[in-house]
Amino acid sequence: MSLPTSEPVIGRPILTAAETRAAEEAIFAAGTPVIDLMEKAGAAVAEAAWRFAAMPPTLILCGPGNNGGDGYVVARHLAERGVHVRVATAGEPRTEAAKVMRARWDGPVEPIAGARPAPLLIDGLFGTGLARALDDELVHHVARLAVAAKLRIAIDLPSGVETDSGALLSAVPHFDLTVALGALKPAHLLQPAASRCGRVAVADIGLAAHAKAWEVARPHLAAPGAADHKYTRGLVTVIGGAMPGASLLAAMAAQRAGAGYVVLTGEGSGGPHALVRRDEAEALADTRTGAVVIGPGLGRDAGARRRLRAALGAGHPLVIDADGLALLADGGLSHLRRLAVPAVLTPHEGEFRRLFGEPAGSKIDRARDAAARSGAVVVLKGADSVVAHPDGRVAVAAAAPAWLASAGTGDVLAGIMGAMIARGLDPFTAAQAALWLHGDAAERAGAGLIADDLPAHLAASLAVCA
Ligand SMILES: NC(=O)C1=CN([C@@H]2O[C@H](COP(=O)(O)OP(=O)(O)OC[C@H]3O[C@@H](n4cnc5c(N)ncnc54)[C@H](OP(=O)(O)O)[C@@H]3O)[C@@H](O)[C@H]2O)[C@H](O)CC1
Ligand SMILES: [K+]
Repeated sequence: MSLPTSEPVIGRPILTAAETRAAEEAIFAAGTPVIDLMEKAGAAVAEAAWRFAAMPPTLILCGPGNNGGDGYVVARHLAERGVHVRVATAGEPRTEAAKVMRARWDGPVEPIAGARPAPLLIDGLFGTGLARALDDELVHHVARLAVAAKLRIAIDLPSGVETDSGALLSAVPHFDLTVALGALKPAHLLQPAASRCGRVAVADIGLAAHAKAWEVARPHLAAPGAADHKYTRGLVTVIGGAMPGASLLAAMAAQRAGAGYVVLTGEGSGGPHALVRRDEAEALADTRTGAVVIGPGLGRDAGARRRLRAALGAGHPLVIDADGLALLADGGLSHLRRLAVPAVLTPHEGEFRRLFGEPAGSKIDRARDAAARSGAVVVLKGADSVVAHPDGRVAVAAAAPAWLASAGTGDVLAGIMGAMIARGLDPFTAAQAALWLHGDAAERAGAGLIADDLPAHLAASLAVCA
């Protein structure tokens, strides 16, 4: 029994530096020369800049690689449109394609050290080929020119961010727009790099992407139809425990996220009259249950352990959060894996480390590793939440409002996730839909939000998903 749902919405693909190079190679192997691709890339950036900024006098920084090559193409296109353009370099072009583009630019070129600022700064120093931190002098000049500019645009990536991890290898100014070439890269979504990108536009230059990671997209969630009843909309059971407020928040979020029947177990009172209070054993025995949410406010005492064991043994799909994760860290992961029930684990960084240690690699790699090890969908939360499926698929959510960093918002997320699973979405799709709704509700709640505000905004968020 579940709501009719359409196909999961797949977001924009995310390619690592190596995957981007492989996609480029495929284009070259099919007969397109590098310079043609670079012409396309540069023209796309020039077009985006033209639309974004009312094209004041512009300074374009060109590095030695193909990112610099793109910069020379942008310079030519903008100059042809009558923009006053100067180019400042950090090193002569080294790649063949960049040398060709340098030769096609007949305007002024100056060393970056002596360059005067301009109202628009375009960064074509380094992209996916950045191999190490920029040297101090270069960092100084980029910062000097960025501070003095009114608008800053990065070609492919802000120089200094590591493509695959989103780390800053050296200080990176805040850009207003980043034009990602061919596809998003992890650094466009992972922090801290994502916070330096500003708005991110993807320029289609014909890359055929075989992605294993995607951006979380707005889900399609059909509204209930005439044939639906409360159980087809989904029955969610939230297990209460030591701190009833947290489980109540999760339960109210599940209700407002569209579940037709929400049960809350444990002690405590209050909440909407439509919330059904039931004994835990009776609730877990209900075969109509679509999802069990356990962890928010559960506590970590003997009673909490017993409740977690009962929930794991009930055979319903699970969302395990907060204290549920803390208890699972104590030898419970292998038990969960053996059970083979659909499960979503929603750790923040601290909970993640207790559960999975410190796997190497980017946030995407770590979440992927954890999902493979646990056999569960893992949502590694933060300003850049990553959802990983045990089969290796990953989705990354665009930065949600920083106001979400407050007590109880995770409980709300877990409740929404329960509702998404109970309405019939598979756990990987459900986790993405919940992240999207949570972020959208937070946008609507605005500055100073508290977790209690979020459920009330879900109606408007759901309305744009129907
Ligand atoms: N996605 C696409 O299909 C297209 C992308 N294009 C653009 O190409 C760049 C990637 O170009 P690539 O030449 O591989 O790399 P970069 O331009 O980013 O930089 C490489 C050069 O920079 C030197 N380097 C690296 N780090 C530093 C540093 N910290 N300080 C100084 N120099 C550095 C590196 O030299 P090495 O010393 O490391 O050997 C290279 O010389 C991509 O981002 C897009 O903008 C294409 O235009 C076409 C389509
Ligand atoms: K750049």
